[in-house]
Amino acid sequence: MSNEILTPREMAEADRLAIAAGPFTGIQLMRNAGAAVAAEVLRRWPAAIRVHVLCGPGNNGGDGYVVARLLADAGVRASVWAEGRPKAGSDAAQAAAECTIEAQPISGFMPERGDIVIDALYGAGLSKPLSPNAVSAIEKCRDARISVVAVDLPSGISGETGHPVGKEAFRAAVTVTFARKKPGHLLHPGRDACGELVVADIGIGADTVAAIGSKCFENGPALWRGSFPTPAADTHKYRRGHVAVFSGGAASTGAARLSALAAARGGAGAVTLLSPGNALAVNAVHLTSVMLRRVDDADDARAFIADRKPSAFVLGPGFGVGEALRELVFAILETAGSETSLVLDADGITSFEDTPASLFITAGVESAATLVLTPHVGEFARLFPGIAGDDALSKLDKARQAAARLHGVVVYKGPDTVIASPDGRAAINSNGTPLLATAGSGDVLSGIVAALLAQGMPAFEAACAAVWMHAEAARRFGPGLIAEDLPLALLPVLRDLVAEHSDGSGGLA
Ligand SMILES: NC(=O)C1=CN([C@@H]2O[C@H](COP(=O)(O)OP(=O)(O)OC[C@H]3O[C@@H](n4cnc5c(N)ncnc54)[C@H](OP(=O)(O)O)[C@@H]3O)[C@@H](O)[C@H]2O)[C@@H](O)CC1
Ligand SMILES: Nc1ncnc2c1ncn2[C@@H]1O[C@H](COP(=O)(O)OP(=O)(O)O)[C@@H](O)[C@H]1O
Ligand SMILES: [K+]
Repeated sequence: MSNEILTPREMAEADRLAIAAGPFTGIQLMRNAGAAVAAEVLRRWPAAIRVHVLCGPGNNGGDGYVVARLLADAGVRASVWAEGRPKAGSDAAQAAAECTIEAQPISGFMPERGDIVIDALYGAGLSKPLSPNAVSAIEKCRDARISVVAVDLPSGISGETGHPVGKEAFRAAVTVTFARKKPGHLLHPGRDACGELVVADIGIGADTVAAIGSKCFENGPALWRGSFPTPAADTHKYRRGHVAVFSGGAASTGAARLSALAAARGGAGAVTLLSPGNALAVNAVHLTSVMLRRVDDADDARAFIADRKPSAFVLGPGFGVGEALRELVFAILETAGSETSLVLDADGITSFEDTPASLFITAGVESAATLVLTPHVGEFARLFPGIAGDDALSKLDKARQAAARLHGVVVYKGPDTVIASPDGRAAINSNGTPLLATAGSGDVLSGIVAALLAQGMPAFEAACAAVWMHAEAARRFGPGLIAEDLPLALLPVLRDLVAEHSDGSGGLA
């Protein structure tokens, strides 16, 4: 697999292992890295006349010296502006020695419109806010609207968290990183700062990366295609999975219906909307293939579970916050059985704001139904205030810690949704689109997750697949999308996934 995400520390370890295993030495890996960046520059700007290379004191700067040398060899007017000098005897010092362009102090750097700038100041080793000279270089690039190519990472951005380490960071048109993506390339605001992201192979093999044992992945079909459900020829509707969605009261039923419809489009064989008596009529008017049953309280829910044995539940969208919801959660977790799953969303999350431990303890019981929580940033902070408020943690770390505490899968939503499992695995989603920022789209997501769970997909994979399909559907539908469109917009996405599953062509990335 090439979808592993490595933290900067893991990447440094991969560098070390690769150098130990050979055939490349450190300076050769650095030359490969610099060559990849230079090739990208020449491919994109074949007529580039003047390129400024900003070189820091570490290996990132080392890559920069290689780029400058190769561009000059290709006939480009390349100049080098250095902040600090590489340590004597280091690979970067050797790269600098091989570059015959005289390095000038970065304070004199003054780009002009049309120039290209290579940012090789700091990458994985960024350890403090950028110096005033580096900040001034950023401002000069911004003022002259320079196209910046970042080496490994835009300087100023943490590869671990995607946050700026100080106040300023470069904004690149293109970032060329090496071997594998880092969290900071996919987590905001790092993702925006990177511009287009290119991952270059510099000779660090898949075996070396595998030896690192990263449990973090970029989300995509490669991660879950092996467990994506397809109906067997002799299946029947209940064997395909039965999803039950709880509706709110008469004035707030739409969210649950959106979720129910998404569960049906997501492949559940049967979907039942569980409605309080006061909303039965309004729900009945709007439902056709989705079944309807009256459920007013936890006793009714237990009777429904005993009677119909649904395989997955959605609780929270439009339901209303409070004790009634909490009682339903306990009824499901305690009586539906460990083969079933509960997707807890929206009000389902907020209802535990004052008593999160009661949810965590109940979810941790071995016989409990599997729990998948789908918070947006506000809901996340309500349930996990300590984790949410720890600015040193990345979104990835936050989701992982929350999943461990919850004993369930956490889908921490947003433009860079992170899916985390209590077993430590995590995925960062990268096909999100702001078109999804429309009321009700989260309700649709919870229905898709439930559909995949009901069809027997393991919880982490189901959550990852649902997040990817949801975003893919929105992208393919395009502008004008509202939540009602999403269930139908899943069709082309599903068609491709199923075709790929049956012919094994691996057509989707
Ligand atoms: N290893 C390999 O084989 C390969 C590695 N590769 C390349 O190596 C890069 C990682 O290199 P790296 O570890 O040397 O870190 P790098 O980002 O250059 O910075 C470290 C230096 O900067 C300094 N410093 C940090 N922040 C600062 C600040 N704000 N202001 C001022 N100074 C600051 C820091 O000082 P210190 O923290 O020690 O005080 C230290 O001196 C990686 O991104 C990739 O491009 C590729 O060539 C492929 C092969
Ligand atoms: N800017 C964005 N880019 C990508 N995805 C987004 C963006 N804003 C929201 N989303 C996605 O849209 C969905 C919104 O869910 P949620 O906030 O629960 O909305 P609602 O409660 O209205 O259904 C989530 O899947 C979230 O990841
Ligand atoms: K950089």
